[in-house]
Amino acid sequence: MSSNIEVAIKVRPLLKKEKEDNLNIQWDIRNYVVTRTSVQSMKRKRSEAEKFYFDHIFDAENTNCDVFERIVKRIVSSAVDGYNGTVIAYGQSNSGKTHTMLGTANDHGIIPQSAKYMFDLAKKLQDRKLTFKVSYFEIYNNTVNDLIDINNTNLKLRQSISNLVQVVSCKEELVSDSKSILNIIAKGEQNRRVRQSSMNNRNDRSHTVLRINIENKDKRNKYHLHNRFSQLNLVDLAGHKSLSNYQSKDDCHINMSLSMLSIIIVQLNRFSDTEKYINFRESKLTQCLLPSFGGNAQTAFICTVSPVAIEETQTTLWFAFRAANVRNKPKLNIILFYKLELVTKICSFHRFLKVKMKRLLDKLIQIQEENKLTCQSNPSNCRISQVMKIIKNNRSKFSLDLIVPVINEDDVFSALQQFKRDLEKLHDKLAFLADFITTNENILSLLQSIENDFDHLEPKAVLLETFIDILIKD
Ligand SMILES: Nc1ncnc2c1ncn2[C@@H]1O[C@H](COP(=O)(O)OP(=O)(O)OP(=O)(O)O)[C@@H](O)[C@H]1O
Repeated sequence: MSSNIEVAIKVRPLLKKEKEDNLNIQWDIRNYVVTRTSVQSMKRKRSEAEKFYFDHIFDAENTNCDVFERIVKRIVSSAVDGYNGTVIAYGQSNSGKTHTMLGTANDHGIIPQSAKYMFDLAKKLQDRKLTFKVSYFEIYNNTVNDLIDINNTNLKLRQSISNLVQVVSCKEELVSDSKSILNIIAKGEQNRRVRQSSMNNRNDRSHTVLRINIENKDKRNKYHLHNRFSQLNLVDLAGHKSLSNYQSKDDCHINMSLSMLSIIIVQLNRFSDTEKYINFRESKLTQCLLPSFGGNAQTAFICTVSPVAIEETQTTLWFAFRAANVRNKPKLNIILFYKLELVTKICSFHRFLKVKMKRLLDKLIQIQEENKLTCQSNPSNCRISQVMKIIKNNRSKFSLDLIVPVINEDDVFSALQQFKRDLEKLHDKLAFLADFITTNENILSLLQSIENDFDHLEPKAVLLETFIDILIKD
């Protein structure tokens, strides 16, 4: 399964000051098109650079709820199901990113709506136990700082075996309702302000990432086979500053990390899968969000624009246009540990069955050959019949109905042949499984069916083993 990164344009309404200053609206929004409206541009030949097509455009009349329903809800729902998800607010300074992510009392943002929806979903999933752990951090001057623990700064990034990028030692809080997530954000924002006032020249602009690690366990499954682990990132990027508005070194860092993001989007567009070499490590922002671009996450950019800005809005629209062409490959994240544990168990059981089956069949064939004549002349002397007698006299001990009601020699053979066929099918599935074990794809349904076979064959194997022992001893 592969899907394009979802991109939405969100145009904010004019601010009070902008209305008072009688600023001109520079962009016309109609259906799926954003077009330059300024007089200047009308005089020039309208070029493609001034006309942008998008699948999702939200105008000043739309609310955060509209954005959530159309773009974000699906990503949150998939994250709860076990797919990684990322939602990023991108745009110039003052274009409405924070308004989109956090919102107001009357227009709840993407974060509070996602948090509420996540717990609503969790309540409905009776068979599953969901655990949510939240971290909140910022990327400031290309360093990663914890926003929950104010003393935890300059954190390292590490790629995990499941290709997620972890922020080493970043504090994580276990949460059981949406209110706790909002409290974490409030605390984080307060810490950000404290850091700001304690550092000379630090401005309030940093990229913030709310990361929710979701563990989704199957309450009924003894092998934890259906456990999944996913990560949902809700990102509020710092705004791009035009060169003329540079105020400090911080602005330079912000622009550098945003430029890296743009470069990566361009590279992902330009190169084919085989040619692709993209250096995500150049900036902490791109490194941290690595699986979200061209990786295994479902990703959406909400690109916020101001209707009165020309150059900045155009930059954002170009970015959005390129991002919309990047393809990701979302896939289900089954927890590797449980998966390997189960496969090891099944494989060793399979080896055990194969050895036992071979011994049993060889012995039966040998006995059958040796006794052919004896059996024909005197059936009661037949070795297999003798063994059958022993087994029948110990019916309760062997719980014979587990194989088939064994009455005579033919039944033993047909039961064994059936068992052999079942075993061969299991063998095929195991070989198939070996191919998939490294790729993690389609593995869930295969493991489910193997687990069923496993449960089905295990008691039969125990019984057959007893049967073999009697045959061999005799
Ligand atoms: N949809 C909207 N409806 C009403 N007001 C909005 C809307 N979007 C943004 N605003 C207002 O626009 C101003 C700028 O918004 P916001 O702070 O979210 O921008 P930003 O892109 O996060 O800026 P920065 O990058 O500087 O942090 C705020 O006063 C906000 O209340």
